[in-house]
This record gives sequence, C-alpha cells and structure tokens, in this order.
Amino acid sequence: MSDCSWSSWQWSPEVSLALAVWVGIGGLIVWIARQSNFPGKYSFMLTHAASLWWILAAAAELAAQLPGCKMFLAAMAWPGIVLMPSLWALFLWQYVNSDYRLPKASTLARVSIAPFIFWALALTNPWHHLFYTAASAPVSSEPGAPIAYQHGPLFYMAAIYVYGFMLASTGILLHAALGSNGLYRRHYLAFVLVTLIPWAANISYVFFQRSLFGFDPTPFTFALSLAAFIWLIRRAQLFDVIPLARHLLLEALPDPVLVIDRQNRVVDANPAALQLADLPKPWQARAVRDWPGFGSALGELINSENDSPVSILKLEPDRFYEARVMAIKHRQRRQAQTLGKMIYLREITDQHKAQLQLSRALALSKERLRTISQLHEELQAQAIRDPLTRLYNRRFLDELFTRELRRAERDQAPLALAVIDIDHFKALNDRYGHPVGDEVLVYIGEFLRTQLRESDGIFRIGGEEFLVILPGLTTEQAQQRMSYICQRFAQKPITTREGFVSASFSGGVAAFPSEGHHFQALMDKADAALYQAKAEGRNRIVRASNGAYAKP
Ligand SMILES: Nc1nc2c(ncn2[C@@H]2O[C@H](COP(=O)(O)OP(=O)(O)OP(=O)(O)O)[C@@H](O)[C@H]2O)c(=O)[nH]1
Repeated sequence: MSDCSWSSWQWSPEVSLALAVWVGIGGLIVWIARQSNFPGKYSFMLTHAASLWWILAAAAELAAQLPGCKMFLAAMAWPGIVLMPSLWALFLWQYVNSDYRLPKASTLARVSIAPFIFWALALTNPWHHLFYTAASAPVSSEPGAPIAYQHGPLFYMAAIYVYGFMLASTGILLHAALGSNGLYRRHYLAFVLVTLIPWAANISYVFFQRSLFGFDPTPFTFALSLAAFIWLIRRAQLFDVIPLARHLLLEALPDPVLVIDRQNRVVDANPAALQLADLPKPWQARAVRDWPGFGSALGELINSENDSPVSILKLEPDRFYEARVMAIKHRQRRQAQTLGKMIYLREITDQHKAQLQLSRALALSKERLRTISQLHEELQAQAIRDPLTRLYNRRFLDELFTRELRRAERDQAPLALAVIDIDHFKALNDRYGHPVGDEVLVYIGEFLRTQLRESDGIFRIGGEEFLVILPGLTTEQAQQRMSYICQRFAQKPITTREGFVSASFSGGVAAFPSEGHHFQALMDKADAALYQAKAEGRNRIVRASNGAYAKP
C-alpha cells in the first residue's frame, strides 16, 4: 500500500483501453437498472459490478510504476475475480429458471465467503508467499515493467474454485440451449460464448503464460463480452422485447386468462377476463371463487383433483368455455415448487352446441337403426313362419333341409323326414266349423313342438299337412318316434270352443340315405307311405323302405 503512495502513475493506451471497458460495463449496468424486470436482473448487475472491480484494479496495476504497488493492486483484484464467475453462474441459473427474484441476502453472503478469504490470502501474500511465490518479479528493470507472477498453491486453489463455477455456468447454458429453440436458444448460445472467451483467455494466461501488455488478458476480454451484450440487446432482443411481447399478447388476447397464487387468489387477469367478470379496472386481488359470474365454477375446477388438462365449463346461461389449468412451477435445484396456476378460458359455445346437437342426432339415428333392425328381424322371422301355428312354413324348408342334409352327409348320419296329414279334417271342419278346425291346427302344432326335440324342424306345408325333419334318425327310428306321438295325439281329446274334439293323424316316413339322397326323392317316398297309411285305415305311421313301403 505504502508503495502505491510513493509510486508514480503512468497513463498508457492499455490503461485507456481498460478504463474504456470499465466505462462501457458501467453504462451497461446503468442501462440494465432502468429496464423492466427480467429473470436474474439483479445477479446480472452484481456480476458486472464485480467485473468493474476487477477491471479497475487491473487498470490501476497497469498505471502503477512501482512493483510493490503493482503486486498490491493485483491482490486487490481478487474479490472481483472470484465473485464474478459465482455471480455469473447465479444469474444464469435464475435466467434459465425464469426466476425474477432479488437474490437472497443469505445466498449472496454464501457466495461472498470464498472471495473474501482469497482476497485476504492475496493481501497477506508478502508474509506467506503461497499465492504468488517470492520469485514473482518485474520482467525488466524499466519503471512500470509488468510483473511476471509465479503462482503458488493458493493461487491454483482460487483458480480451481473459479473454474468450477465456469464449468457449472457452461453446463447450465448447454442444458438450457438443448431444451429450447428460437430466440431463447440464440441467447443461451451467446451466453456460452460470453462465458468461454474470458475463461479461455484466463486458462491461456495461467497455464500457458500468454499475456496481453504483459498482463492477464482476461479483464480485456470483457470488452468482447460487452460487445456481445450490446449485440444481444440490440439485435437479439435480450431482456427487453420478450417479456414486453408476452405482456402485450396477454393484454390483446381475446380469451380470458387468470393467474392465481397458492392461496387461489387472482393475482393477475387480462382485460378479457375482467370483461367476462364485468369487473372495472382497477380490480382488487380476490379469491378466485369470489369472482363474479364464473368464480364458483372455477373454484370447483381448481379444487377438484381433476387431472384432465381441459374441462368444459358452463359459466353463464348458455355460454360454454373450455378451461385449461396449468401449474406455474419454479424449479429450485432438483425440486419443482408450485407458485400458482394459470387458467386459460376459451369460449366454445357454438362448437359445444353443435356438438350437443350432433350427439343428440346421433343418438336418435342409433335408436332408429335399432328399431329398424328389430323390425327387420321380426319380418324375417314372420316370413319363414306360418301365421296360424307359428310353425316354419315352406319358405324355410329348403334352407333347413339343405343345411341338415349337408351335416348328415358330413357326419355320415341318417336324416329322416315325416309327412303328416290330419285324418278326416274336412269332416271335422264341416261338423264343428272352420274356427274349430283352426284350433285343432294350432293344437297339433303345439303338440308336435312339445313332443319333438329342439333340433327337429317342424313345418306346416299345406292346409292340414305337416312335415317334420328328424336329424340323426333312421327310417325305423323315425317311424317309432312318430308312431308314439301319433298314438298319444289320438288318445287325448282337444279342448275347443265347441267342447272336446277328437282327432288323429296319419304319416309317412322316409330317410336319407336309405330311401334317397335328395329332398324330392325322400318327399315322394314319404308321401307314398302317407298314402299307404291313409289306405290302411289312418291313425298310423308307415315307413318307406327302399322303394317298397314297410308297414309298422
Ligand atoms: N279350418 C281349416 N281348414 C282347412 C285349412 N286348410 C285346409 N282346410 C281344410 O282341410 C280339408 C282337407 O280335406 P281333405 O283334403 O279332403 O282331406 P280329409 O278330409 O282330411 O280326409 P283325409 O285326408 O283323407 O283323411 C278341407 O276341407 C280344407 O278346407 C285351414 O287353414 N283351416
């Protein structure tokens, strides 16, 4: 210090350059202070204040003529040297995490501990020579000659500390640059450049003894940083246009947007939201559920554990809005802290009504389709059934017989066919009347249905004529089965409107493959057997047998 009071001071172009950089950075700080808030604004200003300290000490060292004074001023630069990279890392962290807050006093105190320790160690170097060794001396005997510093272990410790922050800064920036695009990515990449140039200059000085004016070139590279910031601010809209543009966008947006804090109080609302709530400007911050008009609906939405990103709200009579609730998160180290929520509303009344109409029309046409297909099924069922007895009619005979014949051929199984005709039905009609005849027809249909298997097909093929398809039965088995039914039918009188009526039927039976391989062949033989049954006295079943008719 005493050396400095005796030292003469020499002005030089290098000193002018250092002071020009100092003035430029000072101007940058003043300009930034006047700008609206941006993430990391205060740590950005503090970083440059630290660089001002360093440059001033460097300019003074350049101007000082006595070696003792130069070494004292070199030690004086250390708070700036060590503070600058740590504050720069703090700024970048806040910037990439959109943290607008003033750095906490405790954070600043923690960041300042190491710079003060290194400063104290540098100032006490004449006693311990652990920062700069005793071999540090002017490069020549000329007055004002620069000092060739020989670095001691404490110097390298300080360098490691500083380089750690530079490394962290580069990591933060590269990570942010990779996850962003457009203007933001350009900002991050420019920040990488601003970080790497002074660091490279410092490494070349510390490890490769590259100097500028016989001096550490690092503070001079701040001129490049300054140029980069001027370019970023003027050309790449750093710190200025983006928040402004976002604010303008929010103001001009026709859709209502609300920002609520952790206590669900509205802390910001754009004009569209105020208009929707019919709130005058200025409005007071109030709980979202108390907002006129749509507060209760929004309150419910926020409190519900509804994870769906979009909800439909009916806010006013007949007005529908799509509501998106987005959490506003702030990342702190590895934890993400929720600061509040942003609610974005978009009116979708017309779409919603159209959608409702569409879904109503869709439901109606589905209902109609169901009715039509039901009717269709009923018609289909009716088309193949005899309306009086509900037995199958001739129309279905072909289809069922063909299907059963194929199955019989495939399984090599017999398939019997029985033709039945009510005996003396004309006489019954004549005696009791046609309606009673109908009752007898219905009764026989029901009777056959109860006596035969589910798999047997029963058809009414004429006035009082029926046909039964009996899958799996031979002629003999079919005759036995039908004879049994024939006997039971004849034994039981039928209840009609005219009292008890007795009736009987006759039948002829033929089967695949013994009597034929086609429907018509089997039908002819069964018919002939029926004729035989009638001729033999009725009330019996006669089977056809290979061209001849076998009696029971
Ligand atoms: N009630 C009623 N009678 C019918 C129906 N269809 C046909 N018939 C009558 O059935 C009778 C058939 O008589 P026929 O063919 O002479 O035979 P049958 O009197 O039964 O004498 P066999 O067959 O020789 O025993 C006719 O009188 C027809 O009018 C019908 O749907 N309802």
